Amino acid sequence: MVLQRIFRAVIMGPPGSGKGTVSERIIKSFGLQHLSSGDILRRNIEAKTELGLLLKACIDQGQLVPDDVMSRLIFRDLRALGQSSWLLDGFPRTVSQAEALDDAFVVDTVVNLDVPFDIIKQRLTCRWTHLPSGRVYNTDFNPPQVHGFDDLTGEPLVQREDDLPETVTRRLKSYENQTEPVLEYYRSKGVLESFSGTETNKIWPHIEAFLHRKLPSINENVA
Ligand SMILES: Nc1nc2c(ncn2[C@@H]2O[C@H](COP(=O)(O)OP(=O)(O)O)[C@@H](O)[C@H]2O)c(=O)[nH]1
Ligand SMILES: Nc1ncnc2c1ncn2[C@@H]1O[C@H](COP(=O)(O)OP(=O)(O)O)[C@@H](O)[C@H]1O
Repeated sequence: MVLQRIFRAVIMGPPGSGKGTVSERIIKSFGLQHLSSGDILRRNIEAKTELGLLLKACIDQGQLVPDDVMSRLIFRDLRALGQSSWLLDGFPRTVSQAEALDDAFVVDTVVNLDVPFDIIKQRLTCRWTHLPSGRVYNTDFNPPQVHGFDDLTGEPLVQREDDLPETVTRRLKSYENQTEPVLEYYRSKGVLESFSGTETNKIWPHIEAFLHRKLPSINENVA
C-alpha cells in the first residue's frame, strides 16, 4: 500500500447504520488507520476507572458523553497517530465536536451512511461485539464461525447493553437532535458524501468507487 499524501476521513450515520462494518472494509482496502469513538469509550469502561463509570452511565442511558470529555479522549488518540492517514468513526456527533475537529485537522471527506431507522432497530438486537477489537457480528448478516466467539481471537462476544430496544430509541432521538445538524455543517463545507440504502453489501461498492476516485494516489491494499 503506497500513500502519497495524508488523507483524513470521517464516517457518519445513525447507530447501527453500518459504520463499524464499512470502516473495517475501508481500512482493509485503503490502509487507513481506524479510530472509533465508541471503541475508545468501551475500553475506558472496561478499565473500570472513575471516568469509565461516568461514561457507562451516559452510554447505558442512550445519551451522548459530554463534548469536553469526548474531545479530550479522541484528540489524545488522534495526536498519537501523528502524520498517518485516518478514518474517524463516531466522532464528531455534535456541531461543537465538528468545530473542535476543524480547528485541529483538515477533514478531506465525510462518508455518510443513510439507512432507515426501522432497519436499524432490527439490526441492533442481533449485534454481537468483540470488545477488545470492536469487531461486530450479526446473527443474520455476518454470524461468527462459532456462536458467541470472535473469529480471529476465539474470545467471547457480548451484546451491548445500549442495544436494548428502549435505549436504541433514545439514541436515535439524540442522533436526530444532536448529530443530524453535523451533516448540514459538513454539507455546507462541501465535503459530505451520502450513501443511501438498506444493505451494506449494496452500499459498499459505491463507497469503494467513491474513495478510489477521491484517492487516485492510494493503491489498493493487496495484503
Ligand atoms: N442484516 C444486516 N445487518 C447488517 C448489515 N450491515 C451491518 N449489519 C449489522 O448491523 C449491526 C450494526 O452494524 P455496525 O457496523 O455495528 O453499525 P454502527 O453502529 O453504525 O457502527 C451489526 O451487527 C452488523 O453486523 C446489513 O446489510 N444487513
Ligand atoms: N462523539 C461522541 N460524542 C458523545 N458520545 C459518544 C460519541 N461517540 C460515541 N458516544 C457514546 O457512545 C455510544 C456508543 O457509540 P458507538 O459505538 O459509536 O455506537 P454506534 O456504533 O451504535 O453508533 C453512543 O451512544 C454515545 O453514548
